[in-house]
Parts: sequence; C-alpha cells; structure tokens
Amino acid sequence: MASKPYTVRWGILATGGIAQTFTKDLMIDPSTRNATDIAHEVVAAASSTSATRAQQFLKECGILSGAKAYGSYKELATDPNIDIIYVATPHSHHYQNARLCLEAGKHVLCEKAFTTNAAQAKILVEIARKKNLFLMEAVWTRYFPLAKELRAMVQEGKIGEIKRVFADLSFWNDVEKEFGTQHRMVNMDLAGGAMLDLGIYSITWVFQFLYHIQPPSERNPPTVASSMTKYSKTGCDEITSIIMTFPPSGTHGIATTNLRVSHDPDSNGTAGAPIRIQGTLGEIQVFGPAYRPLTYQMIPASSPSRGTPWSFKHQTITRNIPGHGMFWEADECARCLRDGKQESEGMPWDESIVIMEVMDEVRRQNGLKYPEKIESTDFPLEGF
Ligand SMILES: NC(=O)C1=CN([C@@H]2O[C@H](COP(=O)(O)OP(=O)(O)OC[C@H]3O[C@@H](n4cnc5c(N)ncnc54)[C@H](OP(=O)(O)O)[C@@H]3O)[C@@H](O)[C@H]2O)C=CC1
Ligand SMILES: O=C1OC[C@@H](O)[C@H](O)[C@H]1O
Repeated sequence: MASKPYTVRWGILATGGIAQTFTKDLMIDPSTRNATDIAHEVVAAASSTSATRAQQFLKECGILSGAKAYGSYKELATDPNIDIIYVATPHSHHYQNARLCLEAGKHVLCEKAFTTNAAQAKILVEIARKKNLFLMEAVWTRYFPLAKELRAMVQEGKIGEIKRVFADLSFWNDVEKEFGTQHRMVNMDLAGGAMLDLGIYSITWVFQFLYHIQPPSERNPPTVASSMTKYSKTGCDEITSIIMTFPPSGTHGIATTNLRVSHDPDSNGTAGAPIRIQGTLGEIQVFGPAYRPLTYQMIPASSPSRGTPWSFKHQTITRNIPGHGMFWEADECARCLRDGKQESEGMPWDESIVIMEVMDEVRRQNGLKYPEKIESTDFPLEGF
C-alpha cells in the first residue's frame, strides 16, 4: 500500500499578483505532475491592508473554507498551525518580512530577488542556520523538469566543454504609460528596476551552467563588467547588461535585461532563442520567457571545415506544464522539510548570496543605490 503523502501547511504573506498565481498552483493535485509523496495545504493568508483583503484573496484562489485570514503579517508569522510561509511582497520588503517569519520560528520560501543586497541575504541565512529553519529564494525556474534535464545533460558533457551562456529576459513595455513612477517595477522605494525583477532570471540561467553544476573546487564567484541605463523618471535601471567571467575556466556568461525591447519581439517565440548554452560540441537553445522555459532545441556543432561530429541529434523538445509551474518549487520545499534539510540543493544559500553580490557589484559599477531604509539590515523597521 502506498504511504501517506507528507503534507505541508502553507501561510501566504501578501495578496498581490504572484501570491495568487503561487497559491492557485499549490491547490493543483500533485498527482497531475506525478508527485505522490508530498501534498500542500494553504492554512492562512495575510494582507498588510486588511483581514478582509486576505479573506477575498483566499476566495479568489478557490480556498472557500478552513483557512485563516489575517490583517497583519505578524499574526501570520506567529500562527502555530503554519509550517512554511511564502513571502510575496516587493523586493524592498523581503528582508523585513522573511526575517519576521524566521524570528517567529517559521520556515520561509521568499520571492526573488532574495533581498535588496547581499548583506541582508547573509543575515537571513545566518538566522535560518542558527534556528535550524528551512530558507529558500523562490527561483521557481530551477525546479522545472526541463531546467533539471538541461543541467544534467550539460553536466554529463553532452554539448562538450561549456564555454559561454547568453541569457535575456526583456519586455516591450511602454514604461511611462504602464509603470509611471509608482509601480513596483520602477519604484525605487520598492527596489524596482529591470535587474532585480527580470535580470535575475538571466543571471540564474548563467549561474546554473557556469557555477551551479561545476565541481565544488571550480565553483567560484565571477568577475563582473556591466552597464546600466536608468529610467529618467525614477532612477531605477531600465536596461542592464552584465558580462560575468567565471574562474578558473574563464567561461563567459552574458546576462541582459531591458524594459523597452523584448526577448520575443513577435510574441510567438520564433524570432530566436533568448537563452543559448554553448559548448564545444554544440549548443542548447531555450525558448519561452526565461522564468518559464517550455521548449529547447539541441543543435550539434557543424561547419564546412570541421564537419559535424554528430555527438547528438538535432532536435526540438517541448515539455508541457500542468499549471503555471510554481508547484515544483513548492514540492521541493515540502521534500526538504520532510527530509530535515535547511536549504535546497537546487538554489543553495551560498548561490543566492553570490548572485546578490553580483547584483550589488553591478549596482556599484553603475551608481544605483536604493533608499537607505530598504538597504538597511536593521530589524524591525517601522512601515514594513
Ligand atoms: N516568481 C514569479 O514568477 C514572479 C515573482 N514576482 C516577485 O514577487 C514579488 C511581488 O510581486 P507581485 O506579486 O507582482 O507584486 P504586487 O504588487 O502584485 O503584489 C505585492 C503585494 O505585496 C504587498 N505589499 C506590502 N507592502 C507593499 C508596498 N509598500 N507596496 C506594494 N505592495 C506591498 C501587497 O499585499 P498586501 O496588501 O496583501 O499586504 C501587494 O499586493 C516581487 O518580489 C517580484 O519580484 C513577481 C511576479 C512573478
Ligand atoms: O518574476 C517575474 O516573472 C514574470 C515577470 O512578468 C515579473 O515582472 C517578474 O517579477
């Protein structure tokens, strides 16, 4: 007889767009993705606005009874019936909100970008370590079966020695009209800007191959060269391009993001791959927005002078998703809790910190500072 699934009780902190997408994904029967060992239950949600808003959120997510609705994040953090809290506030608030939950003894899954800077990330990790709690940055893309499959393929040398990764996540926005000055995408008080919101996915694609799957002795932080163009109305970055060089191999990762032109200009994925993983035997191209990869193409290297080694077949593979795809990271959290792990192998603490350090360095090189209050490591602060 099959054993009972390990059930995790979730609390949802904030009621915005991604909180809703994530919560709806949690409600999908795990067996639809062949997961029978774990299960999820949403037991509470909190809104900083009001308990009524939290109640409405639960209803919108299809949770009609049983779950608690709180009008403050503190009440959620101290609810003894919750195992893990999903933090879904703007970047500016992650440090304060995740720390609130950790200090109250809760495991935490915190949206990307993890914090506004590496100093804040290090403190969260230290608290989790000392309190024996699970903590993970919600880089959901890494838990897609497609991403895992590609990491395994590249690690086993399928495309030869890896030399370079290009990754872009950019959207054709009418920035002034769509975001104005207050939207979280451009608001400096909310740590807005292209890099922390979108560029982090480009960086994560580079890191998966040039850092994460490297042998431990060769897993080193990259040197960084970068350029940023600022949005004249708020001063956040609207275009950021980063070249990372990873020692000792000297491989290059080029991560780009842009709020004014798209990685997918015709909106149907036919204009070229936003992600290219290049090895000495060929390359893998990944299609779909960098956060939600759906299709990849394997292209063996070939040239008139060197011929075609045909180490693998030219092929295009699409992996369909039974939902939005955020449940895979939630499943990972459940398995880590079940197995007593404090961090996830797919997005380890050290890597979240190194990525925050890369983004700190890019901001330093380009003179981008967020307001002192949201870069502060003081806790607790008024207004969060
Ligand atoms: N993984 C993914 O695919 C995605 C991740 N994200 C990440 O999720 C986070 C939230 O993004 P998103 O859901 O789009 O944002 P929204 O603006 O839709 O929601 C943010 C929520 O945070 C709460 N909040 C608390 N304080 C503030 C404040 N001062 N200003 C605004 N909101 C506040 C609010 O909920 P309440 O009033 O209930 O407290 C609000 O609804 C970001 O870190 C973003 O990078 C975003 C989109 C996709
Ligand atoms: O994480 C994200 O992915 C989807 C984007 O549209 C969103 O702005 C970003 O926060």
